[in-house]
Amino acid sequence: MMMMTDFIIETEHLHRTYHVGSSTVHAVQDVSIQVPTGALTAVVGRSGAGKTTLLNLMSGLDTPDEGRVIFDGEDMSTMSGPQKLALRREKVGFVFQNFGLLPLLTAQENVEVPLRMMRFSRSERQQRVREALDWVGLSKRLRHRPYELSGGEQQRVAIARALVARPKIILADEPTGQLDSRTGEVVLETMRRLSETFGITLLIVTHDDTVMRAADLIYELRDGKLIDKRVGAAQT
Ligand SMILES: Nc1ncnc2c1ncn2[C@@H]1O[C@H](COP(=O)(O)OP(=O)(O)OP(=O)(O)O)[C@@H](O)[C@H]1O
Repeated sequence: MMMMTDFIIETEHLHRTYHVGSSTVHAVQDVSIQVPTGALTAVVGRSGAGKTTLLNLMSGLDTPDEGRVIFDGEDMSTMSGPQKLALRREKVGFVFQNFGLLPLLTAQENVEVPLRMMRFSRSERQQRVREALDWVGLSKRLRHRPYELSGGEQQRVAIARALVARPKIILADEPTGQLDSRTGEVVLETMRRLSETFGITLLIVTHDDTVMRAADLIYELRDGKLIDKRVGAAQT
């Protein structure tokens, strides 16, 4: 039987070291964090602090040298590559700083990609894609390609793509990093609203004060180490 948990992801004493030539970088050192289900958790820290490395370890895209990740009650260290891939497809939506849309595909086709990988039927794909673009306020932009959309619109397409398969968690790496502050606020507000509507947990790696102000919980990294855990302004 699977354990019920209040934390969708827990990391236990994670270490990840890179060796490049003769130098060694301790990108993540002894990091233990808990990501509460349904909340917005932010991971902050200067450039090079290890945020992206930690995010990749949590989604199973990268493997720790030591420690383990418990994802939705399952120990990822016991999972094979294909099992981790299946877990990502079913349970994780990704949002990136540079949007990560396929340039030749329309908004509609970009949002459809995860559903194709999960082998949804054509009619179900069409319905879900329209619904997801509607959630982010882009039902009038179905046939636009990324270069025909503003930065904020592109990120909203990316959010629709992350949400379309109804994941349990969205992992976002600097989702507002390329946007001006007002557009960033709109994108963040869209993510928050959808996470509340669908009960999706948000984990956001960021430098952005707006995200930090909206967070329920903030973890701060420095030089690969966890130096602070604090309750965010959303909870005070
Ligand atoms: N594939 C890699 N090979 C070698 N070193 C790496 C690799 N990826 C990251 N590093 C190093 O690990 C450290 C942490 O990098 P990481 O990208 O996790 O930081 P970050 O906090 O996400 O930074 P930023 O905010 O600039 O994206 C850095 O010193 C980086 O140079």
